[in-house]
Amino acid sequence: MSEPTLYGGPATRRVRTRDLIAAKQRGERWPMLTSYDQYTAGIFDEAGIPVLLVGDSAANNVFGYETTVPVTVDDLLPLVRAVVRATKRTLVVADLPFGSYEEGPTQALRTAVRFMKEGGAHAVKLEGGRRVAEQIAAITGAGIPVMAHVGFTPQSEHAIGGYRVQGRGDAAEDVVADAHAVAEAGAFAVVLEMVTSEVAKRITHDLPIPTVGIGAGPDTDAQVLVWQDMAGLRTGKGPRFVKRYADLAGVLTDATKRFADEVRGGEFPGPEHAFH
Ligand SMILES: Nc1nc(=O)c2c([nH]1)NC[C@@H]1CN(c3ccc(C(=O)N[C@@H](CCC(=O)O)C(=O)O)cc3)CN21
Ligand SMILES: CC(C)C(=O)C(=O)O
Ligand SMILES: [Mg+2]
Repeated sequence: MSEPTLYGGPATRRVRTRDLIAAKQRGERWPMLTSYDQYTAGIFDEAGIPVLLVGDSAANNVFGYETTVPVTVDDLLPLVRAVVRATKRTLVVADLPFGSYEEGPTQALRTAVRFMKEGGAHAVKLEGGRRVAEQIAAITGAGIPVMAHVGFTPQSEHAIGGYRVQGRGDAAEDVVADAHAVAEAGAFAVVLEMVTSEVAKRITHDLPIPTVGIGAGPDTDAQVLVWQDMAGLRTGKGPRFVKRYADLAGVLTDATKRFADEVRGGEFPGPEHAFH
């Protein structure tokens, strides 16, 4: 039997981190999305998304905060549980929120263990390169797969000074060094956020582990988007790296207006919606 692809095949078992490494070796690209709830997780699982991220971007896209800074482990754990329960074959990655791993390897491992034990996650993700190599080593050393995240790291937005492309000019070597450091520390994949296409291509070529791009050009092994950006549920001007594949905000607005009109006009509920 030929090697199964990551998506399009029958839902026989969950995707594992080794499947993602194997996909890179055969040059197979894969899509990743965020998910924070049961219904979207089920749809993405059925549609063949091999990896879902319960992102700390829930801060912006579920809880309505301006940045990812305020969201907590206790906020995210129930979302992770919902996404795991709703999926059959997707590998579910839990994002470690700001403040839950920076103190050092002990704190990082304690938080990762909570997401595995209480959340049922299959892997965790954290932001940073060389500065969190010890944390990555401690977590992977305990048998928990880690996805790393370098380039623009939203949790450090205040230090970085806004949403800025990373790795231009001399800064390229910093991003490259971070990517190498997380791979050496044991990460099974690395998100490259808002780095130049040239730097992303070089890192993807250099590293044995898959790279997951967001605003990192066409040459990474995988691509991730926040699902509300991908499906057009979020309105307003988004980051330039977003492509909208639907107008969910428009669909939901129309449905809501029709419901409201029918209630006001006495058309809903009809006889078929009532009990006698
Ligand atoms: N809905 C959503 N999508 C995301 O991609 C996302 C979140 N939320 N929350 C957490 C972080 C924050 N991210 C962001 C947010 C904004 C820009 C942005 O506004 N970028 C502009 C300006 C760039 C500039 O000023 O140089 C762009 O044009 O890309 C980028 C990444 C990525 N993540
Ligand atoms: C966009 C991805 C990579 C992320 O970290 C998040 O959604 O929290
Ligand atoms: Mg995140």
